[in-house]
Amino acid sequence: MIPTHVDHAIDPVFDEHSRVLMLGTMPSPASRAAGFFYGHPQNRFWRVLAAVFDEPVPESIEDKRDLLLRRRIALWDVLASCDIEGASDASIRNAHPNDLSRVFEAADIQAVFATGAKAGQLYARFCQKAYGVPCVTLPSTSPANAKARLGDLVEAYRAALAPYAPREEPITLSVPQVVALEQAIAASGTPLSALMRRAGRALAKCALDEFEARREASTKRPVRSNATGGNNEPPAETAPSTAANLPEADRRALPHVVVLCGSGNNGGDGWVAAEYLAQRGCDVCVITPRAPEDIDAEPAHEAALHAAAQLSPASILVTPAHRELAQALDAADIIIDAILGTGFSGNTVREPYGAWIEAANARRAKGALAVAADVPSGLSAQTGKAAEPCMKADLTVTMMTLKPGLSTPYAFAFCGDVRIAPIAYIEPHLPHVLEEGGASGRRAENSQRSASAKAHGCENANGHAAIKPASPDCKPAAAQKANAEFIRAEAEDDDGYDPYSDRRPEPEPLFERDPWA
Ligand SMILES: NC(=O)C1=CN([C@@H]2O[C@H](COP(=O)(O)OP(=O)(O)OC[C@H]3O[C@@H](n4cnc5c(N)ncnc54)[C@H](OP(=O)(O)O)[C@@H]3O)[C@@H](O)[C@H]2O)[C@@H](O)CC1
Ligand SMILES: [K+]
Repeated sequence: MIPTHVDHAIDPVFDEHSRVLMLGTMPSPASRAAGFFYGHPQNRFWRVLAAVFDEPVPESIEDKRDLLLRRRIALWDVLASCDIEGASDASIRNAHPNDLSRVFEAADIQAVFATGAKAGQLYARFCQKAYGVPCVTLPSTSPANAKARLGDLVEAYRAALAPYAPREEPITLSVPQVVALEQAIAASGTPLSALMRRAGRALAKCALDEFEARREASTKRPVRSNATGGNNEPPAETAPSTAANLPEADRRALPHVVVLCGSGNNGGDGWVAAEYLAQRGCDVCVITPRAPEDIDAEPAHEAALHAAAQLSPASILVTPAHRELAQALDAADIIIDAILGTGFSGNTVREPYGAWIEAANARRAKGALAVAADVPSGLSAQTGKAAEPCMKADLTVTMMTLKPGLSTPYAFAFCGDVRIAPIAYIEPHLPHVLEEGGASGRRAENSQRSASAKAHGCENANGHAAIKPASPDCKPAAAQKANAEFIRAEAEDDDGYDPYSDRRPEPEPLFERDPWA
């Protein structure tokens, strides 16, 4: 092959919060064509980073930039220009380095990692003396490095990056602040439709992971996390499969999922989740009050149309009759509740959603895993007040930040565990959003909340505090006044139940109504 002279033409990714710099040699022809780093579909770089941080594989360049900035990773290459044959690092001649001082002067870079041996050698030759930070060479994620298995790459990258991962306390924003945050993110160039895709994909991934973790715990043996992920390899998201083309044994291993979608944007999260789960080979049924083309809310309308084009028409039930709904739910291993989110208000949930929630709660009581999108339907994300009826979830995947209603006393009976899906790099927007919104979104408040959760061992694998039952000292003073319902609840609750244990708070009717509301 004849060498080509190549000038680096992709902008580095970094900002003042970056803590780690990752460097390759020079973008390959596929990356140059894609206009971003590690653009060859067989290159495992993005799959490895997603697995390291336990999040869905980023789809777009914008998703990739967001992941890097959010995780404090600066990304560039050692070389500004060189002569190279295709993507062969061994053929590099006439090499000239990039001016990395752009990154070192803007950010407090604490570690440099080369994504392959050649990049490490070039850094040592051209850069190490100038910048004074030594470089650790990681195995290449290129398909040319075929001997490195995906699982081994993930381990190596995890060990390298984990010490530098940001460990910030989860933050609570009021619902108006969350809306302001979404708008600020949109104004800075990430459309709401992109946020919704990330939200739905994170929701689906959390639901599948939780299902597999519970199944594994119950069978005490490892279960394949998806149809293509055997040999302890993390799931290969870039190789979607459908249930139809899987061997019988794999089809049996995949959960049947019912996704309940409302007609607002919470429903949009559900449509994206349904599409993701179907791509992963799950049997998916979407319950919706309207056909995708009749959904008015944006970006939910766009998300529903996109998902419906990937799903079989038979898997979409529009305002099903009660019996049809019950039949669909009877088959569900996982129920995704994407009926109502932060837009919900009121003391009662109107039909058909009320009937859907009751049917879903009944199915959950028989063993299905219920996962709520953003907030359980019927629970006020702002006040934590539960309407009649209210969805009871085993896990709530809430987008970007906590909302006040998720941490109120008794909300846990509806939310289950709460996990934050970090779907956007929110730090640059927080000062503005917090300034606008008064005291309800202070990080200090959250430090206390999170410290309490951590003290009880509730921190999840992402370093986020999984919110468990509030401690008794969280009772608002007003609630101390005598109240028959409250006294009965306290008396009946005095049965040795430890709210920080894994035991479910039985009998649940105690928590049907929030006595503080
Ligand atoms: N914005 C974005 O880009 C992003 C948003 N995201 C997601 O969007 C969610 C917020 O979406 P949203 O604002 O559309 O509100 P949402 O929770 O779907 O509720 C509206 C629906 O509720 C209904 N409804 C209300 N009260 C009711 C009652 N009592 N009983 C029955 N129904 C009632 C109301 O019905 P209507 O009044 O129109 O008849 C309407 O249909 C948020 O939680 C997050 O999940 C993320 O993906 C990130 C990107
Ligand atoms: K919901």
